[in-house]
Amino acid sequence: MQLIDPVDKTADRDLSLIQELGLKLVYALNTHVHADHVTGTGLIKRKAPYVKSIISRASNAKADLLVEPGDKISIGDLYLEVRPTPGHTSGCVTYVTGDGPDQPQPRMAFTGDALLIRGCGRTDFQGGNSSLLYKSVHSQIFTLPKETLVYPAHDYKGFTVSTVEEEMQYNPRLTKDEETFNNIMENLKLAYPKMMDVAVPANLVCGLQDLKAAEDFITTLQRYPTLSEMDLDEAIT
Ligand SMILES: N[C@@H](CCC(=O)N[C@@H](CSS)C(=O)NCC(=O)O)C(=O)O
Ligand SMILES: [Fe+2]
Repeated sequence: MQLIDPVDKTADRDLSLIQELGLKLVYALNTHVHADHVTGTGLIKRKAPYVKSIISRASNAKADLLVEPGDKISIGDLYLEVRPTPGHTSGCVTYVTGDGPDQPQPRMAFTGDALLIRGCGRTDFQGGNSSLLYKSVHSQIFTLPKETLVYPAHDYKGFTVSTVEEEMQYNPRLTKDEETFNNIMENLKLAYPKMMDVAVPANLVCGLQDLKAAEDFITTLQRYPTLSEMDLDEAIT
């Protein structure tokens, strides 16, 4: 089995449940470099070293496996397809369960923060770009079968699942034309996530998986106190 976007605070809970169910965790996948929490991937790998971490190559983060658009991540007879959905961050991907008679139906799309339920990820940091996000969602998610279940990384109202059809019909941002969407995104005026300066450096090494790399990032962070407003790649070169 695999975990998508595990969180550090629930790593023990998740591992206990997996053990209770008699399952074997194979992959811990991240949809992107999260800004609001530290991924559970590093803690999971310390307790279960056989688990492989996965993130997109485009994220510029470290992991055991760096996936690219179109890759298929196999788990037994099943697979997850990697769809590029940049715009919230430059390396965001959506993992979609495979097509075909042996694959679970309806398909499931794990959209990270690209597509949220009746919302979408912000586009004001980490390589965010609202035009790109609009195109990503329309070309990579809204083209999936309409009954596809949408599982986002967050919901701030307690919902857990939607469908492609529901979001195509009711999403208050993504049903608009691109110009209106860009305008909405430019005027969100959201506060920076509280954990951002801790979470981004930790998540660039998949949750402190590589302690030396984590220390390097923290040193970089101290040298650049306004790192959250800068392009991280620029800061560390
Ligand atoms: N208040 C929260 C962070 C809220 C936030 O910025 N959420 C992100 C997803 S996590 S990177 C987002 O894209 N929100 C979109 C929206 O419309 O709310 C905290 O401090 O952690
Ligand atoms: Fe995010």
